[in-house]
Amino acid sequence: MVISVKDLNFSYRKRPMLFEGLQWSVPEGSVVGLLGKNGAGKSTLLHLLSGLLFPKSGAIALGQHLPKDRKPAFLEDIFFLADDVAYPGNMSIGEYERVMGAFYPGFDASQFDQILADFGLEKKVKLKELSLGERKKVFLSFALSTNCRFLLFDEPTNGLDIPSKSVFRKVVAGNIKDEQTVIISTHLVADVEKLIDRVAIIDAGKVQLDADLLELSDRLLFNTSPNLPEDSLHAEKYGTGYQFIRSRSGSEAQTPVNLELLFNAVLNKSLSNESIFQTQNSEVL
Ligand SMILES: Nc1ncnc2c1ncn2[C@@H]1O[C@H](COP(=O)(O)OP(=O)(O)OP(=O)(O)O)[C@@H](O)[C@H]1O
Repeated sequence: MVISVKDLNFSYRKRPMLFEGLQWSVPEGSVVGLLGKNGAGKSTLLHLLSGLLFPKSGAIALGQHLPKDRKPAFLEDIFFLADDVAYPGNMSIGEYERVMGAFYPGFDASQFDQILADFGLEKKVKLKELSLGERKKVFLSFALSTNCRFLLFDEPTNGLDIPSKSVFRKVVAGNIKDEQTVIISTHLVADVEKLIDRVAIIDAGKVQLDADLLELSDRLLFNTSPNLPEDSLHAEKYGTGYQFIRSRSGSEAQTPVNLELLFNAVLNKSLSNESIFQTQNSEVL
């Protein structure tokens, strides 16, 4: 596992515990959607992974790096795209590229040009003269062009309009290399649905579900029905009928994971890693 978080405890000063005994591991080369309701701690977890916050106790490792040390070799290997990036407003996009690109050995200037062009942005414009969404596109283009081994994106589609969200999906999918590990936090599941290969859901201080989407499609069936299915693990009213999740038997055709339904099921405590993977085991036995 290229990212491992063990027994993580964290709270902000004079605030109740946010994470208690949080465990998480991420395989190398994954693109993970980190989901959680407002205030669940998605941003905080990304800050901890980047070494911008320190655990009260527990251990975090990204490859051979310990984020809390913030060693130069780690800083070259990670790009954290925060929700609110501090930026030098008087710099043009091109100047920002020259100054900041120097910190990243893998920075690819022609890749940056290409992604900016995909987003329809011109390099001579000053950062302060851009709209919020346009600036987001610049930093996202820059992040992808660093080719860092670890990319952490906090709510990257915040501020993007609908056409830009589809460019975002294409640009991210087209610029991630196999050896890069990407974590994208969001509460807008539709924005990342076709992009991610794993999902992690945090709630109540822990990672409540952490799974590969192919494994989930293998074990669970997502569907709709006019009536409430008796064997559903989770169901919600949907139009005049229901959408539901139930265990999938090996002979049934697989269905795509409905992330929103899965998210609600996990927050409702209808599903967890244990329940999904144990159900399968007991059926096999
Ligand atoms: N600097 C801070 N000092 C004290 N409490 C904080 C600080 N930053 C965040 N919190 C609290 O920690 C909790 C988790 O916040 P965080 O921003 O990590 O959640 P989130 O899952 O990213 O939420 P959102 O989806 O709204 O962005 C919240 O209750 C928040 O109020």
